[in-house]
Amino acid sequence: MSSVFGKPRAGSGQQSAPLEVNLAILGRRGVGKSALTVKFLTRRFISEYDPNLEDTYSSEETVDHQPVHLRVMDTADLDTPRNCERYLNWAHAFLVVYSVDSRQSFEGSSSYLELLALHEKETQRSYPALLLGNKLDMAQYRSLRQRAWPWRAGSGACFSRSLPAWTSSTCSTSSTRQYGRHGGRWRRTPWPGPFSSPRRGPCITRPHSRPGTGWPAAPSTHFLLLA
Ligand SMILES: Nc1nc2c(ncn2[C@@H]2O[C@H](COP(=O)(O)OP(=O)(O)OP(=O)(O)O)[C@@H](O)[C@H]2O)c(=O)[nH]1
Repeated sequence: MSSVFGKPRAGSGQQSAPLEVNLAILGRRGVGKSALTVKFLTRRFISEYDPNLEDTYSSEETVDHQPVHLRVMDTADLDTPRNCERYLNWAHAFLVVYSVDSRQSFEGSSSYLELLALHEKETQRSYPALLLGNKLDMAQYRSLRQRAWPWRAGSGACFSRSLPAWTSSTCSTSSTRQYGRHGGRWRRTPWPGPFSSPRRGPCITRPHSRPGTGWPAAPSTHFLLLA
């Protein structure tokens, strides 16, 4: 028996057995969760798909030379988290998405982050989570006030857990930026970041694990990049 992102998994004694990782993509309607999922699966931006479909997709990936069986749940909540147990009890990690051209979607992401914080409290576990601002190609439609969000948010509930945050564009390939925490303050670091790869598949790093659990010391030590 060994642990996969902190959850016990049987029969993983063999070196070749892939890690199994369940990732739930959360966020308000229209932020681009389905587009991100489709792009991750097909490596392309596809504008026509069923946006209301909530489904789970599988992908075999190689991360740090290790096979990973990744399952991605593209959730379809309305404007607030609903029937959350379906993904809370299933996922090992969470990607909370907002759209950089929608202040409402950014503010809505805090309800998901609060939900995850409550979930961690109730289960006495910590879960890797990442906040991702999508539609970076629409950044010109931000208001001046909106441009200050990532820094404003640094002192707010959204980032109270040292949550790693990224911005991306699903429909272009070159505009991904990392908002990393440096010396207790948030600042933008340019892409390519430390986890860049030509293919931009999911990058999962585990620099610090709690001894014996395979679980990270802090949520910010896990990064998953799908865009
Ligand atoms: N400009 C731009 N449009 C995007 C991007 N990503 C997604 N979209 C568009 O945004 C719209 C909503 O995308 P979806 O992927 O359906 O969003 P969703 O979060 O899955 O929405 P629900 O399924 O309703 O929860 C679609 O018209 C997409 O084509 C992006 O990076 N840039």
